[in-house]
This record gives sequence, structure tokens and C-alpha cells, in this order.
Amino acid sequence: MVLQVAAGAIFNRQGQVLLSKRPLHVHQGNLWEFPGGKLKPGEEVRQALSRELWEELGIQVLQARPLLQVHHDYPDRSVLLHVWRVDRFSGTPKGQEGQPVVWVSPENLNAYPLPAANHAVVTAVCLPPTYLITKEPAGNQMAFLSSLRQSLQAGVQLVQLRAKKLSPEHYQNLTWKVQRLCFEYKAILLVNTVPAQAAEWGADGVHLTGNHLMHLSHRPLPANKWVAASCHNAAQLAHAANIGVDFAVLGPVFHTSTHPQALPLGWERFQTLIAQIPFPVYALGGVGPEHLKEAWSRGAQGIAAIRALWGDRAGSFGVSP
Ligand SMILES: Nc1nc2c([nH]c(=O)n2[C@@H]2O[C@H](COP(=O)(O)OP(=O)(O)OP(=O)(O)O)[C@@H](O)[C@H]2O)c(=O)[nH]1
Ligand SMILES: [Mg+2]
Repeated sequence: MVLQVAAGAIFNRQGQVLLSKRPLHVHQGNLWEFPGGKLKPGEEVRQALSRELWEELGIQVLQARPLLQVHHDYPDRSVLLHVWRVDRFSGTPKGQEGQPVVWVSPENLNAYPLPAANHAVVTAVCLPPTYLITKEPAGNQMAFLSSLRQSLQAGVQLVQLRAKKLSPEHYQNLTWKVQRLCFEYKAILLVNTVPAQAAEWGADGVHLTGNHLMHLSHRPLPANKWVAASCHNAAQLAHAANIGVDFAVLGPVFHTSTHPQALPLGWERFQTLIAQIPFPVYALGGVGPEHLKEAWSRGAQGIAAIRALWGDRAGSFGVSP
């Protein structure tokens, strides 16, 4: 039997997340956790989340949405964690059973010992809801950088510099400039190139093509660099899980003019494919910020896009978390 658990990644206005400490004598005792607990028979996840956060912390959830589902087999039990992101609540969280609580910046979460199931949750907490894949940087570099700045200004916090036609020298040169811009806006930059080059060029990590992914037998960069991959089917997702990528994009969800030959998955198939995947997945292909709610409800981290997040298009939607 799989234990159904609702847990909250509760954010305050400073962008910190709340952890509480599990008592010593319980399962995974003395470790820090995202507050929550088991679903009661017949209870919906949202209901259980509200009840648990009231019982454990004395807060009322005002705004929450699905973040990630994690299945994990401990030696003594299997759990399915339904983790929701809580962005608004009333009251001041206080351990109602005397358990210590602490507000932590997402990038510092790994300093706290957490149950093994929580590894992917920390990744999901650190990642934003939108992932910009740049247009092919052809021609005017100034115009390219100025569009990218518009995207960042609109709230994009995760960028893949995708350049299929540039020479390595030009690609490296552009990476430096894009890196500087991303740093200014505290955005993560991934480069779609050979992993060693991504690291050498000062990017935050690499984005692997589906083909490249399938030729790797292990994670190509250490844990302090991001490794993401493009997936189109169950085999690629499974391989991505085996080598330990941090996150993936899956698509196309809809028909798209950039890959006209690819058969669209549709939301049903997308949801089925990612149901047991142990890392966050973005929906890609014909989607934009207007599809975020649908994507979240299907279990996605959010949406990845080229055109819909590029330049002034991004601004017209507003893509902040
Ligand atoms: N709440 C919570 N549970 C987690 C996390 N990670 C994780 O593996 N779990 C596991 O999920 C299960 C959650 O159960 P719980 O102990 O919180 O349940 P509960 O609040 O209903 O407690 P109770 O049994 O005392 O009423 C435990 O087996 C726990 O080890 C997490 O981040 N938060
Ligand atoms: Mg609990």
C-alpha cells in the first residue's frame, strides 16, 4: 500500500520556504520536512493540506497549487508525496506540537537533513514555473540581447541558450554576455552544448538533447551544476531518471511550427508519461504562460517555450512565480 501524503512548500514574502523538524520517535525522525501529513480516507489533497497545516502550524492556507508528486519506497513503507506550493496564508506558522520551524532560502535547503524522498522537492522549490529557450541567435547580437533582457524583466528566471548554428567561438562569446545578463536578473543559465563546455564557459549547467541524453551512461556534471534534458517519450524520461538529471522538458504537447513533423502528445499523455517521474518536468511545444494552470494540474513544474516567453511576448503575460 502506498501512503498518500499532502505536504506544503510554504513561501513567505521574502521567498523563503518553511521547514519543520520531525520528532525523534516518528518515521524519518529528527529530519526536517515540508509540513504536512497523511490523507484521511475520502479526503482531497487540497483539503488534507489545509487541515494538516492548520493542525501542525496554526495557519490557514489562502492560495496554493500543485508543485510536484514524488513516489518513494522507504525500506519500511512507500509514500506518494503530493507537494503543493503555498503562496498565501494567514497566521504565523508555529509548531503546534512544539516542533522547531525555520524559514530557509531555497538555495540553502540542502544544508538541512531531509528525508530521501525530498531531493526532487528541493529541486522543484528552486525552479521557477517558466523556462525560456532562446531563439536561434542569428544576425544582430544587440537585438538578441535586448529581447532577452525584456524576457528577464518580465520575470523569466531560467534560460536555455540554444544555438545550433553558431561556431563554438561565437557560442562561447555569446554565453559570456548572456551569463552577465542572467546574473543581473538572478536567472539560471543553461547552455545547449557539450557538458564540459557549458561548465568551462561559466554557465550554470547544461541542457541535453534527447539524442545526447541516450548516449550518456552517467550524469555528465557534478551536483553543483544543473543538468536538464529534452524528452519526447517514456524511454528518454526513464533514462534521464537513471542518470540523475535535475529536470526535463517533455513535448511537444501541442503541434508546433518549430518541429512540424513531431506528433503532439496532448495533456492526457503528458500527464501519464510524467506520473512516476522522480524529477520536475516542464511542458513544451505550443504552450505559453496561459497554459500554466493546466500544466500544474497535470503534474508539470510549468511551461517551457521559445516564442511565448521571448522579448515583449513575455512581458504581455507577466511570468513571475
Ligand atoms: N509531511 C512530510 N512527510 C514526509 C516528507 N518527506 C517524506 O518522506 N515524508 C514521509 O511521509 C509520511 C508523512 O507522514 P506524517 O508523519 O507527516 O503524517 P501525519 O502528519 O499524518 O502524522 P501522524 O501519523 O502523526 O498523524 C511519513 O512517512 C514521512 O516520513 C515531507 O517533506 N513532509
Ligand atoms: Mg506530519
